Amino acid sequence: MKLSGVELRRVRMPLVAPFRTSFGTQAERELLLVRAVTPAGEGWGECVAMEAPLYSSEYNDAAEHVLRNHLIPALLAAGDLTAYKVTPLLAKFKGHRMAKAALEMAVLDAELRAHDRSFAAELGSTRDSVACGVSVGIMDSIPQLLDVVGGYLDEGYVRIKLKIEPGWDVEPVRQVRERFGDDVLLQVDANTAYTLGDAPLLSRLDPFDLLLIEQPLEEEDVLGHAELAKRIRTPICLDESIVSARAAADAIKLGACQIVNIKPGRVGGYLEARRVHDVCAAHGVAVWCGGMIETGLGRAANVALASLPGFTLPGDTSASGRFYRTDITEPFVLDAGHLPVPTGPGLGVTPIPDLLDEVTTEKAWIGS
Ligand SMILES: O=C(O)CCC(=O)N[C@@H](C(=O)O)c1ccccc1
Repeated sequence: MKLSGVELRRVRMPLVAPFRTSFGTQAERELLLVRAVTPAGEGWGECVAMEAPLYSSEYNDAAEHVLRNHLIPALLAAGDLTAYKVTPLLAKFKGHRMAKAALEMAVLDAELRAHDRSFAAELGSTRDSVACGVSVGIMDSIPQLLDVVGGYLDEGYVRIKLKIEPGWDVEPVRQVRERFGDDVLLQVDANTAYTLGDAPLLSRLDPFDLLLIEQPLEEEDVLGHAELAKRIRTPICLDESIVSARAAADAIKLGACQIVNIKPGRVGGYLEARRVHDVCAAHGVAVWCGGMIETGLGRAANVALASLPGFTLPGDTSASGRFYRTDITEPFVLDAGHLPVPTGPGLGVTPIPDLLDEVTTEKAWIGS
């Protein structure tokens, strides 16, 4: 199919509560949406970059600039286009995986809608719903944390992920275990906040039977994670370090991780995300779907991805209401701790025009 043009939208959505991680606190989600227009119809993509390069080197202004000036022009010049051609066509441009992922997602959505085929069918889904975990930020106090965790358990979430950082790690985990018991599926996410020298501290998490500790060390310290894995019992899961299927294969071979968090934006798209899934499955490594506080568009695609067979751990595929009072699509609502896998063509959801316009801060059209 021919790409007629692409609309870029900057969107700002308030969060229901500030979300604090080891790299900062967010009170709203500012993101970039991509609408690919073709003669056969249109498709939507969501860029998961943040407003500032705090999680990764990407950020919204850079993503918009590289899309507008390099990535979209390359696809406009390509003539006949399919989603599977996007990554090869953009390979000459280094990095910018989240920007590339958003563009590929929009082209894939347009293509699948035109063929009346869902993301789930295309990716290889084997389930019609997925078990959902929830990510809990760093709180001002332990009592506040316990209230929030209790609320999510009451809502039915099947797994709790606690953000940790030096000074907020062992004690919050201990108190959650004491209050809610040993049966709650519990894991922690450090977002690179520790060093190998913290191994003795991190080994104090071992008695709490955590599912995993996510990305304790910095993104590029793969060998450090392999060394840490010899010093703590809690399984190590990597997030920021896994930027491709190749990176996953290398990290697994080096013993740097026993579990992988797959985020399509971080690895360059949903097609590469499936390759990461396949590589991990080939090594017997469990995966789960990470979240980047997506709107219902990215959430729909993530739930489809999370329904592949290797996704054996609950992901950060929470309900829309975890972060947003009003989503820009029909909201995803938890049902007995699960979300249904969208079955409609493409993403299976579309933005509700009035709601999207309310949160749009700027628009740009690139194309004929
Ligand atoms: O459930 C969600 O969508 C958020 C899950 C979550 O904690 N995401 C974190 C992370 O470090 O993984 C994050 C959010 C936004 C941006 C970067 C990272």
